Amino acid sequence: MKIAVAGAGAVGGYLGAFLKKAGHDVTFLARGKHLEAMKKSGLKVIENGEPMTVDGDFTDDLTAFLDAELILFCVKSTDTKETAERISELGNDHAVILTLQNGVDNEEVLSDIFGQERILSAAAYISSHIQEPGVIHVDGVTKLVIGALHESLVSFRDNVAELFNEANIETLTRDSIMEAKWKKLLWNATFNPLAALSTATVGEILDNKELRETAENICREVLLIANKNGIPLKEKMFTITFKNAELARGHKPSMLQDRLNGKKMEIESLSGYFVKKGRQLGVETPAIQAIYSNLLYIDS
Ligand SMILES: NC(=O)C1=CN([C@@H]2O[C@H](COP(=O)(O)OP(=O)(O)OC[C@H]3O[C@@H](n4cnc5c(N)ncnc54)[C@H](OP(=O)(O)O)[C@@H]3O)[C@@H](O)[C@H]2O)C=CC1
Ligand SMILES: CC(C)(CO)C(=O)C(=O)O
Repeated sequence: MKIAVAGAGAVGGYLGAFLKKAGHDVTFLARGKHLEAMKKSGLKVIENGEPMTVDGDFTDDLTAFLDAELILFCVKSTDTKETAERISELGNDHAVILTLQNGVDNEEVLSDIFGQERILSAAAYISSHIQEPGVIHVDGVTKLVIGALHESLVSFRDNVAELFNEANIETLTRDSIMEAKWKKLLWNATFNPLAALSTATVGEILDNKELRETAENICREVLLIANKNGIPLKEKMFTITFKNAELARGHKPSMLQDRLNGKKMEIESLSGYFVKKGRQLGVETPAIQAIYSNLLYIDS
């Protein structure tokens, strides 16, 4: 399949490399030093200590996306609208867009720009980061859960899942993809903003009485909002979220990594979204609101 990766960073570069290795025609969109390094020496992925390097079309020119059949949409949510609008202006009306981003708001933006019937979405259980320009470091076990926003895309969804499985990326499909995305978001909304603000790792949050209490309060607020918003997340998701956190004690959530690297943080998708939803739905969000306002201040 002809695949283009919009944002060949930690997630897009990693997945694109495996698809390229499996024999697909992959174009990688990147910029700056990361792009320069890939153009010079290829894209290196080190997964659990195992290195591999792939060649490919590395570019900052979006016209390379003109004949893509599948676009892996992997920019940070702060870049979603601008990147999507630029892709849309190309006039490639047949490509399907698969968002692998955290949060549940990117789907709304992408649907507005491309139409729901062209959007697949995935909950991406991946722990990766750009170790240095041209090099992506991946830890642990990767899993994707993919779904279609529109039923006309279900058979394409299945093809895409097969394509990832054949490329050794474990991939499941779900009919209720937004429920799967909310389940992952529950974890991200609980730990990413709090870690970014406090600079604590997941384990440090769990071990600190006050931070843990704040994380629990955030998790409860997100659960309430999900249910009021028609996403039936059961009470046991609270326990599961903290159990999963125990398995990721050493992890610095991506939002903390962004702060430490001086990059834009996904504050709106992982925090502000709930403040706004809470207001719409009549759910109080004091814990989220406090973290959100602090992050906005830091960001400014
Ligand atoms: N990293 C992880 O472990 C996980 C991340 N996610 C989610 O996946 C999404 C992507 O995250 P991640 O891969 O970590 O982010 P990265 O910053 O590593 O990757 C995004 C890449 O896209 C590039 N980019 C953005 N816009 C453009 C453009 N217009 N032209 C060229 N290049 C562009 C960025 O360049 P630049 O750096 O210059 O902006 C960057 O290299 C986020 O929503 C994140 O929350 C989900 C699961 C796990
Ligand atoms: C926890 C993790 C790595 C899960 O994929 C993540 O989504 C993040 O750090 O933002």
